Amino acid sequence: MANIVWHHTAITKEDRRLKNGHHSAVLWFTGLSGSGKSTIANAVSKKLFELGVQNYVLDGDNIRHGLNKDLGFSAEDRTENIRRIGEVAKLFVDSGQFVLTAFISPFARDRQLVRQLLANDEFIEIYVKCPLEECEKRDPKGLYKKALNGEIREFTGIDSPYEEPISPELTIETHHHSLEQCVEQVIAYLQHQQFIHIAH
Ligand SMILES: Nc1ncnc2c1ncn2[C@@H]1O[C@H](COP(=O)(O)OS(=O)(=O)O)[C@@H](OP(=O)(O)O)[C@H]1O
Ligand SMILES: Nc1ncnc2c1ncn2[C@@H]1O[C@H](COP(=O)(O)OP(=O)(O)O)[C@@H](O)[C@H]1O
Repeated sequence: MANIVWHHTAITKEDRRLKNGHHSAVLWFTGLSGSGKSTIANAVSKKLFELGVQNYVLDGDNIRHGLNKDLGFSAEDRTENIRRIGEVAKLFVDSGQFVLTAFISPFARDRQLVRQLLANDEFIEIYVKCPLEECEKRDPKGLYKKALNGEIREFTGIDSPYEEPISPELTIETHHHSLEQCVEQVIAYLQHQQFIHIAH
């Protein structure tokens, strides 16, 4: 970028991690609408909070009310949505926290671009897997009904594609496991990677 020089900060990411006593990374939840991204991200966030782990949730619906309120659901807008979220998520990682993102993020290339913004151990892709028929049955916001009636266009899974992750760090099957089991799967992963430490 012309005439703009990167300013180095007085306090580094490592300083912040050391003070917090844990790693920092993005927990990138991806999946169909109604698969369980928000529910799991918020439950994991609560659990981490209780464990004293600094974290914050970025949720599709909320971000689209503010930062990304100029964006719709065309392929181009979804790409720009994810690009901005990726940059924001990186700032949270720099601040020494875990950031939990709950966006459909249907395109593999967009998720890959976010992964490339971060170090290897800073991007944890979590595929929240649930069959489309089950998501349609849950329909927590009544959006599938509208999409199937033709009231909403370009709805993911109906008339807009979802590209499944090929090698995510974690796959969570929400039609087979309870919310508690799904949360435990994420926490166990973080512990196993030694990203967080739980005193017993
Ligand atoms: N056309 C269309 N397709 C998909 N989703 C739609 C659409 N219109 C509105 N919604 C609602 O917006 C939420 C998805 O926003 P995201 O920012 O996660 O989408 S994306 O990652 O840019 O594809 C999504 O939220 P979740 O159900 O939490 O996934 C929907 O509630
Ligand atoms: N194991 C599970 N994990 C998460 N959500 C589940 C699970 N089983 C059933 N559900 C239900 O599925 C719905 C998921 O909705 P939501 O979290 O808003 O999905 P998304 O953010 O992916 O659109 C909720 O009504 C939730 O209660």
